Amino acid sequence: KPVKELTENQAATEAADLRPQLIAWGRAYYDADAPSVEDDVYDRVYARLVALETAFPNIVTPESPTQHVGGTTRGDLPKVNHDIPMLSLGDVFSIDELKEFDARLRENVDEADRDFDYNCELKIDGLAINLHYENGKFVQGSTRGNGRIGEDITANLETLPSIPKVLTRPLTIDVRGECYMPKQAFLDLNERREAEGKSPFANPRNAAAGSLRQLDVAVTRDRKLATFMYNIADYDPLDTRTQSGLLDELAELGFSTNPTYQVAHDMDDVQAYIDTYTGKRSDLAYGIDGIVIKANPLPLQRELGATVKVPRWAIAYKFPPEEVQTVVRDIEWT
Ligand SMILES: NC(=O)c1c(N)nc(OC2CCCC2)nc1O[C@@H]1CCC[C@@H]1O
Repeated sequence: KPVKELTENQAATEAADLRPQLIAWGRAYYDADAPSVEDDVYDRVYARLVALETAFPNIVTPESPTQHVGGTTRGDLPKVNHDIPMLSLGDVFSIDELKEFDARLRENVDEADRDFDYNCELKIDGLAINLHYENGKFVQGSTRGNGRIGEDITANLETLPSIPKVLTRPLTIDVRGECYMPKQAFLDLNERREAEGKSPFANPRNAAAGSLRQLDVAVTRDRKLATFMYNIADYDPLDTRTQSGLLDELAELGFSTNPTYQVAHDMDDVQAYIDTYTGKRSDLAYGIDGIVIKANPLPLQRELGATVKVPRWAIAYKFPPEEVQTVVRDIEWT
């Protein structure tokens, strides 16, 4: 039933049913790198809980998954504190919802800044990482974890050719992005695992997570992991003042960035970008599960800030999950 037709009691009851399910699913997703449900099922149930709690704020409980950035860390790897939290993203599942996001966001921006551009980026289906540099030298790498505390995977990340050891400028910065396993590397790995009598990874994201969160660095080294970096914890040390310019500057510093980003002046441009990459999705060498649109001016991002777990200035438009079938279809079953 639509949320607005519910009484607060009905909403509270439905929300109380959804929370334990999401918590159980969330734990499987983050701790075992083996989700027990497809992402889109988790995302839809989570979106329903958010809708119920948004309509009836009194029903929110402290342990509700909406009050915590998903994910806990794994016992054996050392912990790393993220001074500036690593956020996740709000999700929408239709162009209409995307347009609602755009309209609401522009209402919350001062008249003078209201006609800002978006930057459109592919949503890489990998594992979010943080790379810490001191005076331009790579000193620590970590997973997002629950957003505030992640795991130290420095030694693992040092084996990735795409991660610069030394930057082109002696900056002290925290750069964030996605570590992913290319589709072909995923298929080859699963064929090898089946030949060795091991269980295959369900999808490239689980394979990347399982390959990265390793105590044995040699395992990571031969897994052909790659990265696309897309964010910085504090942009003051850089020259650029836009998201699109940030991606250019990260590339100049030596990072691997995804070249498909595009500035959009309005939602028609965003729709065109979504249509283009919905068509190209199965041809890409890496998995994507949607599109991310972000307010392009960095000062506006800072001004809008974030809620407990997601930025107000960005949203993820999620594709329906056809990717998994494509990858499975390509595997030789003979
Ligand atoms: N997966 C991605 O390709 C991606 C992206 N292109 N851009 C962002 O922007 C961040 C910046 C602040 C909050 C979201 N996040 C991404 O993925 C996030 C990381 C953690 C959860 C999402 O997967």
